[in-house]
Amino acid sequence: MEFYRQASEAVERVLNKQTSVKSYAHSKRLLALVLETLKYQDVIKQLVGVTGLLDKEKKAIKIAKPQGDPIYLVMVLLHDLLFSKRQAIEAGSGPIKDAILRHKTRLRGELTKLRVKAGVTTNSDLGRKAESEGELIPRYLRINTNKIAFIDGVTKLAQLLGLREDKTSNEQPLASDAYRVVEHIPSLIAVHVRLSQRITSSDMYNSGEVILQDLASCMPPVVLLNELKTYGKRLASELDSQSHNMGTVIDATAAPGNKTTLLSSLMHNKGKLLAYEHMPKRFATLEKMVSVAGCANTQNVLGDFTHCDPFAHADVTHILLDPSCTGSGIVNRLDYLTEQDNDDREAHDDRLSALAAFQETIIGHAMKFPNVRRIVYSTCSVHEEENECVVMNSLIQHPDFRLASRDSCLPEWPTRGHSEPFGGDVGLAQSVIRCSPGTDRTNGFFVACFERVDTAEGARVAAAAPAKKRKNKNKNNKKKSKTKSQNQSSDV
Ligand SMILES: C[S@@+](CC[C@H](N)C(=O)[O-])C[C@H]1O[C@@H](n2cnc3c(N)ncnc32)[C@H](O)[C@@H]1O
Repeated sequence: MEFYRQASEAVERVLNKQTSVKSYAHSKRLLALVLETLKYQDVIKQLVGVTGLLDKEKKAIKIAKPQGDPIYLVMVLLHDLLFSKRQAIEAGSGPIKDAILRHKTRLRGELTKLRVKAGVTTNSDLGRKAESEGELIPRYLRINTNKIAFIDGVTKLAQLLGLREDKTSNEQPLASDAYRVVEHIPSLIAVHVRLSQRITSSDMYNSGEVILQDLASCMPPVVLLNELKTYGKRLASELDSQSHNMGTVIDATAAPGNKTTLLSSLMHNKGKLLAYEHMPKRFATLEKMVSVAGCANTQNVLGDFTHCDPFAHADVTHILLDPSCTGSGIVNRLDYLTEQDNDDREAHDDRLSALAAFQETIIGHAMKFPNVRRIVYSTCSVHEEENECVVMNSLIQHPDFRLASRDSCLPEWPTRGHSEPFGGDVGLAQSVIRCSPGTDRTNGFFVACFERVDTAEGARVAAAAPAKKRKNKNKNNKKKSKTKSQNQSSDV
């Protein structure tokens, strides 16, 4: 039982954010049990609740005297009884093991009921991933208007999968026979995550008519091309880039190409879109995606965006920057648990600093383009260091740019930035977008939009900047002194 005691202690400490899985699970076997228990924690807790196990076995638990909260020992034991390959608690005895075995039949019966209710056939489908994705975060898919008109695409998909339209708001759970048109983002619909496989094996997916793309990931292109709003009930054909005096658009960090292909379709496949990617393998993926999505207005460039000469691109007016980041906003990644490791705190801070320094560098480079009017910066990170702090430092270093106001950055989106890194300036915080997996039914994400200010205003900001600059100086210098570590980053 000692093994289970160690595992339960690790689960308890990880869930209470006192440690990371990595630092506590000393062996591979222990690590596997802890991670698997965490994965199934929601189902296990449901089973404990529905069987009333803790109440019914109070006496046995008292005798066992577990060190921490007994629920954690019960959780790891239940994991092995119900979800391990052998579906058995390992050798050894103890009052809690005996107590659980007394409820074995009922537990298995309730587990079957949960599987039926969730419409899945195996226990592994009931893991935390399926639970949180299916019930909290739907699968978002974009009708690619480069290939098919939105209405035609939705009708075709609905027929293909036998879906009805659900007109309730995005906060409501979505049934597996329904789709919902997503507010805020043009051509985006949400379906139940269980439909993913049917979608990815369909002709519509393989031909590029539908693209799987998270809600948050669609935001940067929409904000960048705010002038070309196509959302609401307006038809895409009413608008075109010429009437907005729009020049070349750059996607500076493009692979695998989700945002590039959305930019292309928001531009109605017209004008000029340059997509940079510096990693050859990822560039190949980008090329494939752009080709399948039918982006006729897109030119892919294999190379480092920060090495291109801004003055050779006087036609560029809009730049999208979605650089490498920690990826801490991506849900369903068990490795987020390892980020709470106190022993690793220094490495974590170094990594954050290095990424933030690179993020500021790439923003600074984009700001050198002589005619750029709008620059959107985004990350799939929830860390202020990669988000508001990077934006604030960039504003201080480049007073000829300011944050575009909330009016042009998805104003209806409710979750906005943190004001503290902006020195308490609520206006600045309101200008930027945050997405929170818990409340917004999408991955953790951040979007900010810079716009060029006129020279006179830029000069005024520059004069006011030094005080703020001093405040951020230490942090800034620390970042600059670190080496870049993009290989430790998330490029999704
Ligand atoms: C977060 S991912 C971009 C995801 C992409 N925007 C999408 O939505 O599909 C960042 C990408 O930028 C690339 N990258 C990082 N630094 C770069 C640079 N200096 N120049 C060009 N590409 C870069 C990475 O290799 C990676 O493929």
